[in-house]
Amino acid sequence: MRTAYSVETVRSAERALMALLPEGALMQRAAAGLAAACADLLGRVYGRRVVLLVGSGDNGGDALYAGARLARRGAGVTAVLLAPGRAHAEGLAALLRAGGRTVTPGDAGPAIRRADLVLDGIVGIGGKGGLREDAAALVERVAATRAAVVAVDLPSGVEADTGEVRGAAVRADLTVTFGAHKPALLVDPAREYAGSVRFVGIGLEPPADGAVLEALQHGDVAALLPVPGAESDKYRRGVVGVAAGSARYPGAAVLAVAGALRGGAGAVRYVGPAGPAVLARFPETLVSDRGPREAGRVQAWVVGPGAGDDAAAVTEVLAADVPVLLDADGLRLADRDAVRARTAPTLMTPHAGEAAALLGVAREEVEAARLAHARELAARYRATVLLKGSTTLVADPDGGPVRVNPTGTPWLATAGSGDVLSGLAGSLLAAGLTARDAGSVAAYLHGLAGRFASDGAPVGAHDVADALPEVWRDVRG
Ligand SMILES: NC(=O)C1=CN([C@@H]2O[C@H](COP(=O)(O)OP(=O)(O)OC[C@H]3O[C@@H](n4cnc5c(N)ncnc54)[C@H](OP(=O)(O)O)[C@@H]3O)[C@@H](O)[C@H]2O)[C@@H](O)CC1
Ligand SMILES: Nc1ncnc2c1ncn2[C@@H]1O[C@H](COP(=O)(O)OP(=O)(O)O)[C@@H](O)[C@H]1O
Ligand SMILES: [K+]
Repeated sequence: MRTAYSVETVRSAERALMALLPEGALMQRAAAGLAAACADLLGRVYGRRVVLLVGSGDNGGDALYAGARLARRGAGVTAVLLAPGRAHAEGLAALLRAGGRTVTPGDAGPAIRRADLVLDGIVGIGGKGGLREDAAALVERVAATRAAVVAVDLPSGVEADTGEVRGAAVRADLTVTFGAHKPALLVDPAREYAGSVRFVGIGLEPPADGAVLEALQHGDVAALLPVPGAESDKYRRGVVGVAAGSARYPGAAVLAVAGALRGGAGAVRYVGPAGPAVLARFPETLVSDRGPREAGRVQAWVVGPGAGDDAAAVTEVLAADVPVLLDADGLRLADRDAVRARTAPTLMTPHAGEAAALLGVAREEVEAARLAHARELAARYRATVLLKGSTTLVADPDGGPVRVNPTGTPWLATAGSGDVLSGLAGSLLAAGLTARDAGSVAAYLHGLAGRFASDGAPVGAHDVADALPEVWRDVRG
């Protein structure tokens, strides 16, 4: 499991460690890792032109010490000092001893234009609010160069704890982060600004239960997958009910069933008007022409994909004492008090537009602050919320670490792929996973299926479903 920590938690772990080490030791560890990452990126250090953007805090100190290391290996290093009188004094002295030079932001243009590598040490976890004007102007200049950009700890201008980006921010090719991941490195929009992320361990030990974010990895998912044992039969593996599709959108039913058949439940029961279309594609489906209440027992329901205005189906499903996944039209049709009153788990799977409608805010606001809105929606509905998008999040209503999915690909942004996800997650619910595990395991498998199916080319949602068995085999190793 990869975990990310708040600035507050990182700071207190830093204080605890610093008390045990000689002054400056942590910064040296950070700078050594940073310089090594820069050297790897450059390939050859000797003769390269490196520009350091240096703010007045320790983030600038890291950049200065790393710059000194690169200068000692023959790079031409220029430090742009945003606050010349307040730059990290020992770091600056080290750079100058190594042969580096300094310029003011006003004189930095030529050096930035010619640079092979720019190191962003403007601010790290100490950044407050949007970047100040002088820093923002420098960031704009860097955006116009072809130099590789390495962010120190975090891209300057992103909000470390939330992943929000409210103004100018550095767009890095690589972010070298120290001691602990911060939420901004895992949640969009900030994650995109970070580029690839390299972790440098400096001995920090944040408390195991103090994470604000978790990202599952292969081993975690493998351990959660419902694999049948010798004693299993189809009912013990779980039956998932799918109430989806309409005369207008029969395909949504087919795709939700396609996902459900690959999620580990022993059987899929379909209710709704698209029975013939579902059976034509998946003859193994148990199709009922009654409503959910009379369709027979299931261990979890999926309701909503392509369902149009079938409010009765949503009401009946919400009254069932089994886990329920609400998607698409089901989200719109669900009565909030009915969801809040449920005792069995509820998993809601909105995209940003649907979450915005439920919260009464603009879609852009949800996209700009994904973490806050996923948590807010979970609290308002007392339900687990899976907020879809480039970095899918799964938030539980009682707080705790939010799961962030690391496997997504923009190729998944194709009509119907959300229907596959809902069937898949519903099937995992029926197999007995908690809402948070079912949502995050489904997002993980679905993201990988998008990658496997696409391999760099456009895919349809059915291709994503078809790739799921291969993804299971890959994850189970
Ligand atoms: N955690 C660890 O274990 C380790 C942490 N390490 C490193 O320390 C970093 C944290 O250093 P930090 O605490 O000195 O804060 P930092 O990020 O440099 O920012 C503060 C400076 O930025 C300025 N400033 C603030 N807001 C601004 C804005 N909007 N726009 C412009 N400027 C703004 C603010 O200015 P002031 O308000 O004082 O005028 C102040 O000077 C951390 O990210 C990592 O790189 C490693 O060395 C070793 C181990
Ligand atoms: N930019 C993106 N990067 C990664 N995944 C994405 C991106 N955009 C959408 N997705 C994923 O694609 C799926 C789309 O689902 P949804 O919006 O419900 O579409 P539909 O209703 O057509 O099925 C979701 O799993 C979502 O997380
Ligand atoms: K930075």
